[in-house]
Amino acid sequence: MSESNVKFTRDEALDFHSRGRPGKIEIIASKPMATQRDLSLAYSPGVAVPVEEIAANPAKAYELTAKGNLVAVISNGTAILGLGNLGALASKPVMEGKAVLFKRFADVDSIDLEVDTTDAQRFIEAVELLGPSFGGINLEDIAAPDCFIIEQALKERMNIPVFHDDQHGTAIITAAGMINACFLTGREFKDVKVVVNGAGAAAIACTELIKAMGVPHNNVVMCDRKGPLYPGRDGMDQFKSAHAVPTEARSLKEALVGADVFLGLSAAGAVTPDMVEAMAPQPIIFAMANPDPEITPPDAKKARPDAIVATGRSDYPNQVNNVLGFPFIFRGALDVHATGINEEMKIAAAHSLADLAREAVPEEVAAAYGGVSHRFGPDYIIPAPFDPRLIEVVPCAVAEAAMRTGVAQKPIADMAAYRLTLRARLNPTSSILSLAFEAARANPKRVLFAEGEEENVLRAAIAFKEGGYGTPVLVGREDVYDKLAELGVDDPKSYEVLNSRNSPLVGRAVDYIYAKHQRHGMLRRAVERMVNQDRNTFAAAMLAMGEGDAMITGTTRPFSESLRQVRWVIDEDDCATPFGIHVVSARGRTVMIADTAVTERPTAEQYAAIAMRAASFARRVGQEPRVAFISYTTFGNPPGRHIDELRDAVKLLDTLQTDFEYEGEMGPDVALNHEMQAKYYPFSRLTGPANILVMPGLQSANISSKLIRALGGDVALGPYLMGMSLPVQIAPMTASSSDLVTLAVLAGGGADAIRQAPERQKKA
Ligand SMILES: NC(=O)C1=CN([C@@H]2O[C@H](COP(=O)(O)OP(=O)(O)OC[C@H]3O[C@@H](n4cnc5c(N)ncnc54)[C@H](OP(=O)(O)O)[C@@H]3O)[C@@H](O)[C@H]2O)C=CC1
Ligand SMILES: CC(=O)C(=O)O
Ligand SMILES: [Mg+2]
Repeated sequence: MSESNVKFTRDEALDFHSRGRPGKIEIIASKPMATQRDLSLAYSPGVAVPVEEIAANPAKAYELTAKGNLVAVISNGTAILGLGNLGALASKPVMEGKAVLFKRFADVDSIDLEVDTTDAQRFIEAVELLGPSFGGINLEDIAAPDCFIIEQALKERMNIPVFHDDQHGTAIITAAGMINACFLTGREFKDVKVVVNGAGAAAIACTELIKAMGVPHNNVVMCDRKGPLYPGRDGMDQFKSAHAVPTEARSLKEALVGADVFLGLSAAGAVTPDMVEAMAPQPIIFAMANPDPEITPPDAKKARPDAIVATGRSDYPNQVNNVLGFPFIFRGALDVHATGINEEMKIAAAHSLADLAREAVPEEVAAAYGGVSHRFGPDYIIPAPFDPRLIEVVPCAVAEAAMRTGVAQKPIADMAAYRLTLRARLNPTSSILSLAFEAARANPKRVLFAEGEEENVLRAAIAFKEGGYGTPVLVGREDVYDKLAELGVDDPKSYEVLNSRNSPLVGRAVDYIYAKHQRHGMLRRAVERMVNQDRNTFAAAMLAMGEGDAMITGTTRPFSESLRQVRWVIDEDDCATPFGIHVVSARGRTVMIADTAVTERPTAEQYAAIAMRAASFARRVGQEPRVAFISYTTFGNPPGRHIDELRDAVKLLDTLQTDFEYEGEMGPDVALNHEMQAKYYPFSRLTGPANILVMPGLQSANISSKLIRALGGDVALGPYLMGMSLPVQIAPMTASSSDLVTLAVLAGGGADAIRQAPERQKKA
């Protein structure tokens, strides 16, 4: 692996893949399988009914099975990334990876299939026979020229979209990037001189698409390992010959002299700095070989500071990688039951991506990249994969193009409504975590680990540091260094340790706390004792004094005790009592539940403040907040006690300038079911199912989140503490070191969120 800003070892990559359940994929039932009746319906005899329906009307398979949302990622492993032909089995990690990216970015269910043959005809037959199972086929990492033959044959034989992603996905993203790079450098497609290195699947498809979009045939010089393709050259098959153009150049180096654009779809290191030096002013250099590019951005920029440089990797600016395309393109195609993915759909996708990059970057994307200038320009010509707008924009463009060109079997009547359903597909849990981790890498923070002598805390601190998420500051005694060494750290002294027995900061910590409590009956000696003996007190004082950006604790004592100690030193935010959010998911739905941690029975003001802060948290992670105040009563039915505070919270929010939806009181069944709201409570102001459930008290909030986990749901996060004036996170005592890393990352990110929170101005 080349040097970049994301570092991991081979062991870490292997551990990631082998940890827990090996691999990256599992299958989860979407229907209950609990009772005899469930089994009778799901399997024999109930299953016979949909069988007969589908036999009579094959289109029913889309209604009665998973087919319509299921894409197979199929490879024979003959061109795995830029690693070459390593065989079907070795391609499985990449194919599993694509399958999970389908799910992560566009909620497309996907399964990898590795077909063990290099015989194109056998491969075609194997895939063709699988057609009934899937809504689409994503061919992957199949080398040219077989990939062209295979894709063409399968398109002719199958009535579902067949899409070789290395060809068309790459071409779409490349075209989008090129549109914007040309725009920024004042070029037009009809004038640019392009050199393409590589004459395989990706290179040929990219070339064909940019030609279809206006680059003249003779302006593109394509090179393979032997150099430029020109008429009469030996070693060209029909696919290469189609792109042979008259040229004097006999090497890549010669071809690049004066070229405007370089498209690298070949292999690592194929381009040297002196080659790009000879390119035209403001050259456009897309070095897209994976995992390592033809030339690294630092080398390219050193040789040509005026260049716009892109790679296929996520750890440099301008990631031109098909991950930006395939999930969203298939989403749009599946949703209209497209029979195929045609040129118009590809071009629409490319334009939608190019246009999106020119729009203002949303807060959560900016946060994911350190809050720094993600503004359209040479280092941002294409949206980042974490951009939550992609799921709305690209599928709509693709679906519309499919309808326009007559390949949509199920046209969408209401595009605005469709757009709303798209956003709801994004799983907030993964958004929260991926955004937070990206943000931490881009903007590393100093995080105080208050329990720096505990083994799992030390493991977390090591992972935090090595992951590049920030600097752990360990609060503990001298033997912390020995413990770090025992855990395999080569240079324990590179870790910062704050010892409350001998740190020169102790005096200031005592002054700080004493000043706060001296008029509340506290003696200085008592404060000294607390600072010396209690790590939460000392760590919180360090945080308050700016020795760290955030703090994490919680593994050695109950949540409430840790919180009490922290609150003794750190103030609450001026507009809220602290509260906890759990992010829970079950059956593909994710909701945030609050307050799961602090106040047993909030007042109306506290409920309103919880709703406002939870809404801002949801926005921060890319979700449009819809808050429901939950009760056993729905709008007064049945009548009961303890609902006045909830009603008053709604009334209070009505008097404030809020910018999110809220409603209540209502039962969770109503809150989570928008059809029910519309049918029985048409006056409800929620425009969709609630995604933030403000519970009627700590008990119900805490019990619900635990119950969801106990019943097989997933508690991805929680309690996430909000409402403190400084970022403190208190882990559950059962937290693993991975949980602690996540919380530390979130705590660090919380530092920026607290500083920027717009609702700090609006007091509830
Ligand atoms: N960023 C992205 O989204 C994507 C990037 N890629 C990358 O593109 C590359 C090619 O993939 P793909 O098209 O699927 O593979 P193919 O096997 O179909 O094609 C590989 C092509 O690269 C050429 N090549 C290899 N080494 C060199 C070199 N040193 N100089 C010139 N040409 C060379 C081969 O030349 P010859 O014909 O002479 O053998 C061949 O034409 C890979 O690195 C892959 O990771 C692919 C898809 C998406
Ligand atoms: C990104 C991709 O598909 C490849 O490198 O093959
Ligand atoms: Mg690929």
